[in-house]
Amino acid sequence: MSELKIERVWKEYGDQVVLEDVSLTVASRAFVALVGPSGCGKTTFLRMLLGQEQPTKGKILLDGEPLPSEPGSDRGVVFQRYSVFPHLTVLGNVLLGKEFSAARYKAKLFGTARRTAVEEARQLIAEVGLAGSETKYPAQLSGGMQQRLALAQALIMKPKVLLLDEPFGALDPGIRAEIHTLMKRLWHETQMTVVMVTHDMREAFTLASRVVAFERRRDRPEEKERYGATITKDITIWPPRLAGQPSIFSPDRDGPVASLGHSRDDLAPSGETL
Ligand SMILES: Nc1ncnc2c1ncn2[C@@H]1O[C@H](COP(=O)(O)OP(=O)(O)OP(=O)(O)O)[C@@H](O)[C@H]1O
Repeated sequence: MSELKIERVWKEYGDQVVLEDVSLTVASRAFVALVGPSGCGKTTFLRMLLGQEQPTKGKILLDGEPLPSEPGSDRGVVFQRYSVFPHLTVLGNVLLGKEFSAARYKAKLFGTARRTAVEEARQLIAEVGLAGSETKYPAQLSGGMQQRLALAQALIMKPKVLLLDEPFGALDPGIRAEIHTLMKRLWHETQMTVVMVTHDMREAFTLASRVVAFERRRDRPEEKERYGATITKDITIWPPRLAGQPSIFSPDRDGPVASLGHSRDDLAPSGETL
């Protein structure tokens, strides 16, 4: 389960109202794309889901419980850039979450625990297409490879919710298409709910099961500070896209069919609705 409930959330910075009265229920395993004009508060909204920002008013619940007031391993995040640590190798970056959760201050694993974590990290590195690059540093990777690494780094903690802030925005179109295929596969094969901010409508409609638009209803210059953005459109993709059920008939639309044969221990039972 990984249902998000956003109840009448407002976010203000001083006198500026950024978001007003936002309510949204995101079903477990949905893939929601957030779109809207620049500056309307999409990243602010995502940072509230991450726990980096608190709502001024309203509530955010994850599986019925108030969201912890700081980022935690139940929520993974990938930004457009700088998600990975430049001084760590590919393997070191992917292992980091495990090391921190085992020993918060030393961030080191030993013995069997380390061997198991290394094995898991290597498997994940291979799943995102980076096998052979384990000892490389991020500066030795292309932009697309760095974003694959950032995904692996977030996924090793098996987050309930994956938050993506324009993760593919800086990539060339060809590389973007490849990483879209990977993203669809990961969504089908894991249990996570995904919330992604994007400026690219095509990307939103390619990947998401639901597209939610934020906008200011009143945008006269003198009103800009006093009124925030809210949800103005909420579109469920039709025919519905369901996590764990890539379409056999149009794999390009819903994810690669090959993934059906894939085995991960967290592979979802099919049939959940969004
Ligand atoms: N920490 C902060 N303190 C004060 N104002 C902030 C803070 N963070 C964001 N804002 C303001 O909130 C508004 C919304 O910013 P946000 O980055 O969430 O928009 P966005 O929709 O993600 O924009 P873009 O699409 O350009 O990335 C902006 O006016 C920004 O200046």
